[in-house]
Amino acid sequence: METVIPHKCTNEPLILASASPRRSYLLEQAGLEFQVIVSDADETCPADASPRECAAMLSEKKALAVAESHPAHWVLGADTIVVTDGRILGKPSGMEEARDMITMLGGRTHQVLTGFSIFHVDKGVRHTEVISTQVTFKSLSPDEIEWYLSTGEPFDKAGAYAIQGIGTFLVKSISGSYTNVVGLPVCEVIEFFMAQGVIIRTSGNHG
Ligand SMILES: Cc1cn([C@H]2C[C@H](O)[C@@H](COP(=O)(O)OP(=O)(O)OP(=O)(O)O)O2)c(=O)[nH]c1=O
Repeated sequence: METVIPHKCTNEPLILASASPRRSYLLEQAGLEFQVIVSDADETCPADASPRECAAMLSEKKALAVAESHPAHWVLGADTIVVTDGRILGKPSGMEEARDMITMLGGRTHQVLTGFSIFHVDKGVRHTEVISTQVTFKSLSPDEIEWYLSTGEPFDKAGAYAIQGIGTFLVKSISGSYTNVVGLPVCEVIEFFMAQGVIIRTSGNHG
C-alpha cells in the first residue's frame, strides 16, 4: 500500500497573511495548519522598482503588516505579478484592462514572478525569495479573448488569467514551478519551513 508523507506543523503557529483562496488551498494541500489574517498593506511599488524588486517589496509589506502585531508567529506573505516586455501586469482594474492584458499575452511567452516573505519577529527571522516561471500562451483570436473575459475569471488574478481555472486553455507550455503561477511556490516555502524546523514530515497512510 502506498504511504504518503504529509507535512505537519510543529507547535509553532503559522499565519498566512493573504486573502487569496488559492494560497490557502495550496498550503492546505501540503498538509499545513495555519490561520489566515488578511494584510491591509498598500500594494503599490515605487515606479523605478524592477519587477523582481516589486514582487519582493510587496510580499515583505504584506508579511510585515501582520508580523508586527503577531511577533510570536511565523507569518507568510506573497505577491504574484506577470511580466511582459519589462511591464508589470498586476490584477486588472476592469474589463478594458483585462482585455489589454490577455491580448498582450496571446501567442507569446511571459514571466510570472511570485515573491514570498516569511517573518518571525521574536526569532529575528526575515526571509524573502522571488521565484520565476515562464508561461507561453497560444495565439488567441478576438472571439476567444471575449469569451474568456465573459467567464469573469480574469478579474482578481495577476495578468488577468488563472492557469488553474478555465484559463488553462490559454497555456501552451510552462517552464518552472506551476504553484508559483497559482500564487505560491510551494516547494520553496516548504523547504524554508523544514529548514527552520517549523514543519516536519510524518509517516502514515493518508488519502
Ligand atoms: C497568474 C495567476 C495569478 N493568480 C492569482 C494569484 C494571486 O491571488 C493573484 C495576484 O494577486 P496578489 O496581489 O498576489 O494576491 P491577492 O490580492 O489575491 O491576495 P493577497 O494580496 O491578500 O495575498 O493572482 C492565479 O490565481 N492564477 C494565475 O494563473
